[in-house]
Amino acid sequence: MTLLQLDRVTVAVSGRPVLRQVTLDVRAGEAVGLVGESGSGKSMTVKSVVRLLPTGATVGGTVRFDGADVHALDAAALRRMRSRDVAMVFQDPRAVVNPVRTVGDFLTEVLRDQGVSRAEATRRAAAALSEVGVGDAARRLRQRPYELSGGLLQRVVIAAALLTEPRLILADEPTTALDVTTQEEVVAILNEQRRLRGAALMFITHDLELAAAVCDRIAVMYAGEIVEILPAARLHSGARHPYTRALLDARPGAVPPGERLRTVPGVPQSAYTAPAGCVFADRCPHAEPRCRDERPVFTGSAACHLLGAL
Ligand SMILES: Nc1ncnc2c1ncn2[C@@H]1O[C@H](COP(=O)(O)OP(=O)(O)OP(=O)(O)O)[C@@H](O)[C@H]1O
Repeated sequence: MTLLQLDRVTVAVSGRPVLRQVTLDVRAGEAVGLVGESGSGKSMTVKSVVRLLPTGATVGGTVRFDGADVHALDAAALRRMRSRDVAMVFQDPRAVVNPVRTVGDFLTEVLRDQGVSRAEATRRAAAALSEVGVGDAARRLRQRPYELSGGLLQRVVIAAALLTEPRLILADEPTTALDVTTQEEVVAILNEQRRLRGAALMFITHDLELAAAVCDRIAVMYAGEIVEILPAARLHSGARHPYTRALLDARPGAVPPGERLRTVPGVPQSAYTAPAGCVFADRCPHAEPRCRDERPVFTGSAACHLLGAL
């Protein structure tokens, strides 16, 4: 069953395009990774799902969640969707958790808003902390954010995200602010717990290997467009778009030890500066004249004029 459906979603901020015709489906319980260089539109895509776009943004196309047109929801329905059906986990937990209130207040707030009693909300909050691997829950609930490490606090945010039993979790680089070993643990817990609950996941990351480990499918974004969508298991063998291949070549793991790391040649474009034809044409080693002039249609799994020829 399709849970989320983005159909030719276009976003412009102050008249400048930032997303161009983004089409993507997420099935119930499915994990979809969004990868691509900085500024490619990953966060904007996720924000368009919950209408958290910057002031002055204009939106085209449709976003449907469980069949309902998100951009046509009234304020009450939008609030319900954001507080129950969709949960968000962002990069920096300290930007999300109120620094002067206790962890317990933070965790029980949404449940209390839904009419759950204080005792029951506290019991569920403690259980959620245990599920994400936070021991001594009773003490943690009384603590304030500054008393917890970044990794522990991000687990608290994940516990909060799971508490309302959402059907979709939007995770925007949830571990970038953490050290490497903590990153792996936190992503593993997020993924394990959301799978247990059957929640779908949109997972933004710069780390292709991590995306492949966590997700069922991967959508590759460049300059405000999705240029390729492929099953995570086929990320290496099945990548067909020159940009996906360039990203794979630029992974630290793709370079033998001692050799210089590779980058994707050229300068990243934004949707605003990209050529009229293929957004990647200026950096593509295979580009032909028509690539600069004619926009490739997304066919099968990728948008590229040269797929058959490469
Ligand atoms: N508040 C904003 N107002 C105007 N433009 C914005 C705003 N936020 C982002 N943009 C622009 O939208 C485009 C897409 O940004 P977005 O944050 O979605 O990229 P991203 O792929 O998530 O990047 P990163 O990996 O750095 O988070 C960029 O060109 C960016 O400059």
